[in-house]
Amino acid sequence: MTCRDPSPTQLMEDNHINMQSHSCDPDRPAHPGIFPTREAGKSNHQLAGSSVDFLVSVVLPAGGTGERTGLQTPKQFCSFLGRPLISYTIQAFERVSWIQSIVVVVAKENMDLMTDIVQRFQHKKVRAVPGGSTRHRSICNGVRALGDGEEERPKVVIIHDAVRPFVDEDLLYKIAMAAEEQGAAGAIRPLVSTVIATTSEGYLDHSLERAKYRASEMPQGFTYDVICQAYQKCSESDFEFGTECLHLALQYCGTNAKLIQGPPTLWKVTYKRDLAAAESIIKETLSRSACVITGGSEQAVTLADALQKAVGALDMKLDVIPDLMGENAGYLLKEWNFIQVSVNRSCLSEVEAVLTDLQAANRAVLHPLVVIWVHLSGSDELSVSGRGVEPATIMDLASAAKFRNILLYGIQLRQTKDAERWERSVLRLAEITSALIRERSPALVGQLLQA
Ligand SMILES: Nc1ccn([C@@H]2O[C@H](COP(=O)(O)OP(=O)(O)OP(=O)(O)O)[C@@H](O)[C@H]2O)c(=O)n1
Ligand SMILES: O=C(CO)[C@H](O)[C@H](O)COP(=O)(O)O
Repeated sequence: MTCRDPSPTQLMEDNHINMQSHSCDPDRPAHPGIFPTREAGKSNHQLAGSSVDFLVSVVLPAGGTGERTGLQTPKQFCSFLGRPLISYTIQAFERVSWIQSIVVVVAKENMDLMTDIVQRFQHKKVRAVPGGSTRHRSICNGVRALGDGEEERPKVVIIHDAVRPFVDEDLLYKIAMAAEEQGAAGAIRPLVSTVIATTSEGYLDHSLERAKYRASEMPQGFTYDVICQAYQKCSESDFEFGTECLHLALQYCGTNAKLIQGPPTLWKVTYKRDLAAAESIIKETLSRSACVITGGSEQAVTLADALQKAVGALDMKLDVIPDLMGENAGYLLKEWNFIQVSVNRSCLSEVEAVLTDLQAANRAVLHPLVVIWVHLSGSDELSVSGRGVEPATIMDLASAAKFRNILLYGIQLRQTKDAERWERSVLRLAEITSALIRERSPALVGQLLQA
């Protein structure tokens, strides 16, 4: 185990992950815990026509060192778009209205870091408690803490590894309901490889019939009484070497867990490559849509419509609106990406107004927002740079916005009556726009690109 005592900022920053392209899994949740947080609720919450009328709390074990990643920073504190993995997992639970509280179990030396994360990302339902030397010891500490607090004891406890950030409400609901009814429930996945037993000399002893077995994943749910009893009765050997809470419930409480097949996105971040895959999923989820603001001008609307068609082919959805007033102000709360089209205007006042609105809406706490200023200049203008915006002006504006976690980029294109040229420009605009939104590169912030 690596010994470390880094500062919170070091932990958040010393693990920049080099992104390459990763294949996208079609079976992903709509949003990996990136919705705005709802207020904590207690009971009888509606979900898809059903209700949870008992108290549910969550334990997120996050006390490990992540040795298998080979990194200094424990994987739960590795940063994605400036935010640690643990915060994504917390948010996946926090946004579920029928979950009353979340206990995050962290190693003693990371308690300050965890407090810092809770404050910085404005988590509301969370409390941190110190972990133990093994995963079972950490989970046990978390479960005990649920009985210590001032809040009412939950009927059901959901346990979920802090390093599995992509869990959706539908599965949590199924696990909670089955746990309440059955005493224990857990998510499973089909095995991807056959499991074999080896002899002590390293030869094949026997192999298991793959179709009969499943991989046990998380989340798992238990009634509070079952999980407490399981940890009270289990042996030192279970605490030291055990890897399966469902097994403890069966062995020490006679409770047969109900098993529920979950989506492939339940996978656990274990190796370094899993961190890159997680970042890719997060970025992909944030770049599915954008909102184009036209200012109502006819040329801007024509360009926005053409852009809409072109990015549609690149698998991105665009909504076109004249401004962010009235009902359209709702976009400030739901969208992560904004494209402001300015026609024949060599000043940045329109995009400045968008930045001001976004700042007022306080949307960039969890993720960086992308704002792209598209400057459509007249065909008679000899040189865009000659009469257009000074590169330094947009760079200054972008630098100020970056402090507020808003990434501002600029793209210029020129109107032309040559249909073929125009089509090529729009296509380039679509490609640049989509690349900027997908990559969210801090290095390109403030650049004025040409389409
Ligand atoms: N003493 C421990 C060990 C693990 N965990 C948590 O249990 C989850 C799943 O464990 P694993 O993937 O094995 O994490 P690590 O133990 O950190 O990884 P490694 O085995 O590679 O060191 C992680 O969220 C981890 O932080 C914990 O709370 N306390
Ligand atoms: O899947 C699980 C439980 O069924 C756990 O996530 C898994 O056992 C964790 O094990 P390890 O800490 O060794 O990776």
